[in-house]
Amino acid sequence: MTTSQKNPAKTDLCHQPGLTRLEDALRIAFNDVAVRAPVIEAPLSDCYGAILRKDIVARVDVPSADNSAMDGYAFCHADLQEFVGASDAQIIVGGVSLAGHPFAGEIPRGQAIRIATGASIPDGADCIIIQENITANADETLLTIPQDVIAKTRLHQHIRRRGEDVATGMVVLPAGKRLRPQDIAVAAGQGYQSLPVARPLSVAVFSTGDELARPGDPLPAGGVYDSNRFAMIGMLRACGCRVTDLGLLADDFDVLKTALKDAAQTHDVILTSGGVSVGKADLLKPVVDSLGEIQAWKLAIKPGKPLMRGRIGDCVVIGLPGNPVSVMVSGLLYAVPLLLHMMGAADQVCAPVRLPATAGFDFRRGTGRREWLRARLVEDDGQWVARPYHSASSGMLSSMVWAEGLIEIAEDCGQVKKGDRVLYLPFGGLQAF
Ligand SMILES: Nc1nc2c(c(=O)[nH]1)N[C@H]1C(S)=C(S)[C@@H](COP(=O)(O)OP(=O)(O)OC[C@H]3O[C@@H](n4cnc5c(N)ncnc54)[C@H](O)[C@@H]3O)O[C@H]1N2
Ligand code: MOO
Repeated sequence: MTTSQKNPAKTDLCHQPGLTRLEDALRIAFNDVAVRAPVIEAPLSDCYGAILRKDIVARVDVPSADNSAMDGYAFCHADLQEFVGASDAQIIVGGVSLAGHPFAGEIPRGQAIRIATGASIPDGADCIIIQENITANADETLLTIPQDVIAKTRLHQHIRRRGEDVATGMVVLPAGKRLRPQDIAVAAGQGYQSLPVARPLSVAVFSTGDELARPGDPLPAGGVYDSNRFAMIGMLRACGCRVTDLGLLADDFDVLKTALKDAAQTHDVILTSGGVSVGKADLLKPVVDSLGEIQAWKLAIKPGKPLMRGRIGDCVVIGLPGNPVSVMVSGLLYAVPLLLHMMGAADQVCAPVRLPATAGFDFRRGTGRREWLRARLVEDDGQWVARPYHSASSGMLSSMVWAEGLIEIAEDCGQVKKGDRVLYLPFGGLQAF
């Protein structure tokens, strides 16, 4: 019995019988498919976009000592109060503290220390006045400070306290995070030279379909250039996988069987486009069935319904439907989250960003599948309004070029009216752009 049979999809009035809801399909897939990618220790410069696999604990306080947030002069706040009076204060400069060259010793009583941004606060000093609010003589040995500036100076003003950014021992980066420039920077700020990340998954990619031609080859009458492979390769690279491009395969059982069998031996995942529906030439399912097992087929999603998942030995096979928009939408919302999961990403990293927006359109449809319309968000009279492309056809790749995100329509929603609240998924929140 396969796991998908052990975990039958819920059937309710909100989606079509025989089709699995996206959440259920992903939950089942996350259960079926273990975290796969081994942990490697990679130099920081190779970690952008990688999945962190262990908590990273702070080794040092940041800042490592109290330091100045501004260029100016350091004072002892209590000493400054002694200059409160009728006329401007005259205060001697008793030394200098620069970043990397701290003032040695304690601030002399009643005096100031010239201080640069990032320089350590001298012992006994506890506030900074910025240089713009002070007049210094030519050789910067004597300061004139207006009374109103003294009156306004607060204890600890412009002082960054030791450990206020990062305190030793705290988790600065949790395991499961997808590493962005700021994450790598914080690790560098802790003195780490390398991080424990997931080894990129190796993914073999190919397109199927006798009507397809390679870009660069002549296009036969009624033919179609293979665009899906390039969408898949781009999404895979953007989510941190290592891709083997196996090109185009004919709609032929033996050709497909040989190619899948070989690829399964040397890859973590095989990602394909086309040949997963119910037509005569839709051979991917029988081929995977003959080499391993089919674990999922048909989701309650539009576009992308005939998506298939199976396995050949330890290799996960994801068959995306051939329509060019279906390849991208089901790739972004099912394949990419599963691949990130296999590299150890936390569940919230795998989930798309969903933003509330105002519908700028009227729409009617049959219920049962969750649907995504290619869309843009525009600001209109102070509101973020989501506008869909003029066609919902899953064959029109130009809609993906026009769009900057997707409008999500829930399974049970049969009508959207202008002004309704809808969910908008910006492409930037889908982990594969
Ligand atoms: N009787 C039914 N027919 C179809 C159903 C169904 O449930 N019952 N589902 C439809 C849906 S939804 C989709 S999506 C497609 C998916 O079918 P396949 O995965 O088998 O895809 P193909 O038939 O091979 O191709 C569909 C379409 O996309 C074009 N294509 C395919 N590969 C590429 C490529 N690499 N680059 C560019 N374009 C590609 C292909 O020429 C077809 O036009 O099935 C529906 N049918
Ligand atoms: O689900 Mo198909 O992917 O609607 O075109």
